[in-house]
Parts: sequence; structure tokens; C-alpha cells
Amino acid sequence: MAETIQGYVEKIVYRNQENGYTVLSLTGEDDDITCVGSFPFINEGEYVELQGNYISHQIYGDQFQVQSYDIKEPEDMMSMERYLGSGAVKGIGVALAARIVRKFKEDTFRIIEQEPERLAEVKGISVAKAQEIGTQFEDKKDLRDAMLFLQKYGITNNLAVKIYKQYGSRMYEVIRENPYKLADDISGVGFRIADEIASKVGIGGDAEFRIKAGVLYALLQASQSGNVYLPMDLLIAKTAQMLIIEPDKIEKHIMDMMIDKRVVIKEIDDKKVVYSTNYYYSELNVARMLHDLNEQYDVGIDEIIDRVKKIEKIEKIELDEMQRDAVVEAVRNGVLVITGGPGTGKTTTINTIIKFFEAEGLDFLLAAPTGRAAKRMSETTGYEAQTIHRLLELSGAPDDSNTRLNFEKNEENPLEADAIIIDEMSMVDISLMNALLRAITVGTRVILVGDVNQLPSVGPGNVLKDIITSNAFHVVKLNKIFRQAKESDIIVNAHKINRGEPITLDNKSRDFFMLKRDDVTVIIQVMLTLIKYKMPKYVNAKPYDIQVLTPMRKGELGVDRLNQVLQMYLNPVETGKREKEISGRIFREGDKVMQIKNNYQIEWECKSQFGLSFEKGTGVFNGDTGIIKEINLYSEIITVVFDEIRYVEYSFQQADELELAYAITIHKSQGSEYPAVIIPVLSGPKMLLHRNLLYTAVTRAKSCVTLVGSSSVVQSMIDNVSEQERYTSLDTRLKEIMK
Ligand SMILES: Nc1ncnc2c1ncn2[C@@H]1O[C@H](COP(=O)(O)OP(=O)(O)OP(=O)(O)O)[C@@H](O)[C@H]1O
Repeated sequence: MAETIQGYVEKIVYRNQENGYTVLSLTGEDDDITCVGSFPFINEGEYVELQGNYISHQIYGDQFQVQSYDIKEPEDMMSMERYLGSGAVKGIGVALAARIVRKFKEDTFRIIEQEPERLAEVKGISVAKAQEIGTQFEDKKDLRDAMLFLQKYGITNNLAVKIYKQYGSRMYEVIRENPYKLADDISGVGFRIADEIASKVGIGGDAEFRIKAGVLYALLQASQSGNVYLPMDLLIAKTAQMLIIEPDKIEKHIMDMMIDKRVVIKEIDDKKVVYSTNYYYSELNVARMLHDLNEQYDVGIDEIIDRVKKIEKIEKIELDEMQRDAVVEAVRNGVLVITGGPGTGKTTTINTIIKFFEAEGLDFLLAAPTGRAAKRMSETTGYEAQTIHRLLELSGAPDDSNTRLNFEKNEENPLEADAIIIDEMSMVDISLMNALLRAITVGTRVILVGDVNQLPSVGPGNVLKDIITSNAFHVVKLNKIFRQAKESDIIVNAHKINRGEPITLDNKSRDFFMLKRDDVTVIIQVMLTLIKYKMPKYVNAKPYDIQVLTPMRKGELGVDRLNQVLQMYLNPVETGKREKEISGRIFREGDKVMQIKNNYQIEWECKSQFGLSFEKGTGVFNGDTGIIKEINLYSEIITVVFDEIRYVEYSFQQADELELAYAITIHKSQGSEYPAVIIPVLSGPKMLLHRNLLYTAVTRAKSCVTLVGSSSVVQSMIDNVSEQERYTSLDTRLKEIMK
């Protein structure tokens, strides 16, 4: 049973500006009490009524956990004076508050609300200031009313403020007439919330707004699994199923949406397909820009080869024919693709291209889609590589990944370079590719390097694969495994997996092992032994660097459960080690964690080993892995250190951006490398256990791969090429343009 208490807000002890989480001390009728909860709009000096429960906190003792609150209009003169003097109204301090109340007595609040100009009768208040106070009062009241109204629809205060800021008093109209507009205009409101509000205001079934919003939502969901478009039939079926309405009602609305330019309808292989407008134009622009960039540069082949040979001499290497060909084509073409599996000499080729450009006095830029991939590119080339986001100078960062990104670099302010080399191209999605190409002008060479057999990008599109299959550009396919690389069974097996050949699992290898076990508990025990004792010595790394990669999220060997178990054994409860349970998950000091979405705004600070700050910046990205350095239960902050020096503070509310990372999914491991990986393979849905996934997992290891589980499942993964096709059409657009 919730209790109700009343009192004055004596002091705001802590407030998280982002989510409104507040700790305040309340002077109640009998006693002072600390109250905690989410109430962004309560200010010091206000008189409030709070509903909630008393709880006893381990460290802070008795507290009142607030579930809901109401700001009371002060009724007696003293309350009014206290409120006005609290700082709640800008421009009124304690002394002025006393003067106002002395003048208007019990009538004070009515005057401020209804005849604010009369405030000018008080000494020290001009007419303008009187008006200003009146407006402030009104605004506050409107916002409070709006929040109360939205509470009825189960909308949190956080969201309520965003909604009010967006529409002001128009909010009521929007909600009553077309709540789906909220999903379009406000980040944090998706179709589901809008649909719930809609049903509460009585919009449901096959209402036009509902169907249109449903169609867009179905397209959005499809894009989240990598699709750029959906066939019309499938889109209708998915929408009908989601909205629980008859399919034949839908197509007419999709046609209307095309007229309103919210979707684009095209034909592919004589079948109607539907794009959300944004993705259609992204593909079209990418195709057009690649086409325009692909100028031919008239430099003699012999001349180039002569110069390449000079570089080979200096670098003491001898390129093979394909690699030389790659350098030649990089010089002669505006667009070049270099693709190949591990150990096929991609890096060596990039390095030679760089040396070539450098010798010619040409400027070049290096970039990769993720921070980790960029870091590796810097290490292997010896030249600075950046993330593509950084290269394009991300600005006005959004607070949500659905919002379009804004980059300082674009067609009006393009990148200045003679050549741009992008590594790990398989991870670049259609939106990022579009942003990148917008910032590149004709005359700049673009060299795209990647392994097309890795899992495709997380975001929609299959950019690298589509560019290759379009046959519109020079593609150098490196397929020779060099002698040094041949000594590694990781590389040899990766190529076998890719070709669909069986791999030898007899444990005679130095870097590739299969431990056959058929029981989940035993598998977990084996993994623990490997992480704690065997692998760190074997590959000369810390236990934290040994990464478990699993195909699945759910199930006994899925990420969620594995992390619980691994945490228990690798970072157990200890006195002095603080921990915090957030949404059912425990975070503990010393835990290995991963950021699971791009956050462009969160601040980081690089600190030396003595704690001195030497660099600051913003942005932590999906897949970045770090260690929990400190959990401060009082300020409710989790400090995570990334790359051993980059410190980031997360409020407890932001902790939903973090996940334990003792085990991660293979999808999340894309673009990263670890000294050793351990891959549990026992069972799972066939849809997940496919060749690409095994290939990606195996190629993440630098020094050692250990598979633990069933060798027949490993073989069935090698045989399974049924990974889900993505609906993308960059290849079609390229072919059209080339015609
Ligand atoms: N022309 C060459 N002659 C001899 N060895 C070569 C040649 N090119 C590359 N190598 C060697 O082959 C190995 C793999 O080359 P490199 O690192 O360039 O390949 P990669 O495709 O970038 O590999 P990964 O994708 O695994 O990083 C390296 O040891 C490299 O020194």
C-alpha cells in the first residue's frame, strides 16, 4: 500500500538532468525525510504531496521511494512566500517574495495568475518584470497540466516534457486526432507507444492514420534486420498481422503514402517493392555518386609497376600479381574494391598503395566504420585512421539512433584528399555510405577494402556485396594465402569454412582446438578453465582479453545466461566490491561490460595512471568494451574505463546502454580482434547457425580459437548457407545507372 506524505522541499540533493531522477530532502509535518524518485519539476521551496513507500537503504538508511507526486499550490501566506522566494520563479528572491505577499496577502497567487500587471505595484518590480513573472507562472502551470494529462496515458515525465516542448498547447489536439504523429516527431516514442495512446483515445482498427503508421513501422522493423525495402506482398502481410486487420485494406493506403512521398514503390524482377523514402534515396545517391567518382586516370600501367617495384625494394617485400594489380587499379580508377579473406594480403596491399600515393605527393585519408577497426587500421598501416563518423565530423549529435545523423562534412564542405581508403567495408551500411560519399568530390579516389564473406552491416544494406555483384567497378579479389599466413590454422580453417569444406578437428594444431563436450554444465566449466588458467598463459594475455563468442542471445549457452555464470566465477561477490542491480541485472566493480548502442553525446575523459585528465571528448559506440572501475551508490554513477584510459560516467538510468561482456554475440564482435576466442557450439536454431557466423567468429581470433561443444554442429554450420537474404537493391541501381 502506497503512503502519502506532504511537506516542503528543503533541498535538492542530487538531480540527473537527463532523466529527472532526484534525491531531495523534505521537511514534513513531523520530521525530515530523504525522498528519491523521478520528478524533474519539483523545485526547492515547493510544497508537495508524494505517494510512495518507505524503504530502508543499505547505506543511506530510511528513504521515501516516490511513485507519484503532486505540486500543491501553496495556500497560506507563509507557504506562498516560501514558494515565491525559493527560486522557482526567476527574478524573485526571498526579499521580493516577502514584499509581494505582504502586499497582496491571500490573494497573491490569484493576482499573479490573473492580473500579473498589478505586481508592478510592488516596489522593485517593473511592468515588464511583472509580465514576465506572470508568463513564467503560466508556463509552469501549463507544463504541469500537460504532464498530468499525459500521465493518464502511461507516459513518463521525461517523455511528457519532450512532447510538451514539441507541440506546446497543440499537444492535446495531436493526441486526440493523430497520436501517431508523436512517433514521427519525437525520439523515444515508437509505434507501440503511439498505438497504445491511440487505442486509449479511441482510434483503432483500420483507421487511416493507424494503417499508415503501421506500414512505416513494418518498414522500420525490416530495416532493423538489414532490409532496405520489402516486397509489397510481404509488407502488407506483416502490417496486417501486426495491426490485426484485413490485408486488403492496406495497399490503397500505401499508394497514398507514395503520393505523399513517404514511401517509394518500384519494381524489381516484375514484383512491386516498397521502400521508406529515405532508404530509397540513400541507395540511389550512393549509386549515382559512385558512378560519378569512378573517373579513369590515364597513367601508364608499366610506369605504375616500375614505381611499385621501387617501393617493394625499399619495403623488402615482393607483391604477387594480384596485389600489384590492386595498386595499379587504385591509381587508374576513381573507385576500386579490394576484397579477400584473412591472410590474403589486404593490409600489405593497402600499405603499398599508401606508399605509392605518398611518393607521388598525393594526400590520402584512412577510415573504418568502427573505433576498434580504425584503431587496428592505424596499427597495421602506421598512419592515422579514423572512424568514418569522425572523418565526416559528426555534429549536432542526436540522442537516439533513429534520428538522422548530421555531419559537418558534406557536399558543401567536402573532404579534401586525393584518395580515401576505407577498411572493413563489410560493416558499412547504406546510410553511412551515403553520408560518406556526399562528402567526397569527383577527383578523389575511393578505395574500398573488406572481406565480403563477413557478416553484413548491422544497419540496412549489403553495400560491399552489392557493389561487387553489380560488376560496375574494378574489383580485385585477393585469394592467395601467403606462406606466413598458411602456418596459422585459424586462417587456413577460415578459408575452408568459407569454401564449405570440412575442417580438421584433431587438436594437433597450435592455434585451433575443438573440445568435444555434450553437456552445457561441462561446456561452461571448460570455458572457465580456459579463461582463467589456460588461455592467458597460452596467448600471453589477461583473462579479460579472452573473449567468449556465442551465436545466440537466448538459451543455456546464450549471451544472457553465460554472462551471469561467467560473472559469478570470474568476478564474484567480494566485500568492498560494490555492485548494483539494474533492471534485473547485476553490475559489479571489476565487471567487463560493453556499450550496446551508439551514444554520440556521452562524455569521456582520458586519465593518466595518476588520475590526471589529459584529453576530453564525446561518444562511446556500439561494441566498445570496458571495465567497471567504480560504482558510486550515492551519486548513482557507474564509471567505466575503456581502452584502459578513457573514463566514462553512466548514471544508473543510462546503464541500459551497458551489458556484461564476458560473452558477446558473434554479431557484436564484427570488426574486433581478440588474442583468443572461445566459441560454444552445441545447439540452436538453424537460422542462426550458419557458415558466415562461424567464419566471422573464427576470424576474430589473432592467436587461438577454441570451439567447445559438438563437432557435428560445427560441420552443420559449415554446410548451412541459408542465412537470411536481405532485401537490398544497390546492385540494381548501379546496373541501371551504368546502362
Ligand atoms: N606479397 C607477399 N609476399 C609474402 N608475404 C606476404 C605478401 N603479402 C602479404 N604477405 C604476408 O601474409 C600475411 C597476411 O598479409 P596481410 O596482413 O596483408 O593480409 P590481410 O588480408 O590484411 O590479413 P587480415 O585480414 O587477416 O588482417 C602477412 O604475414 C604478410 O606479411
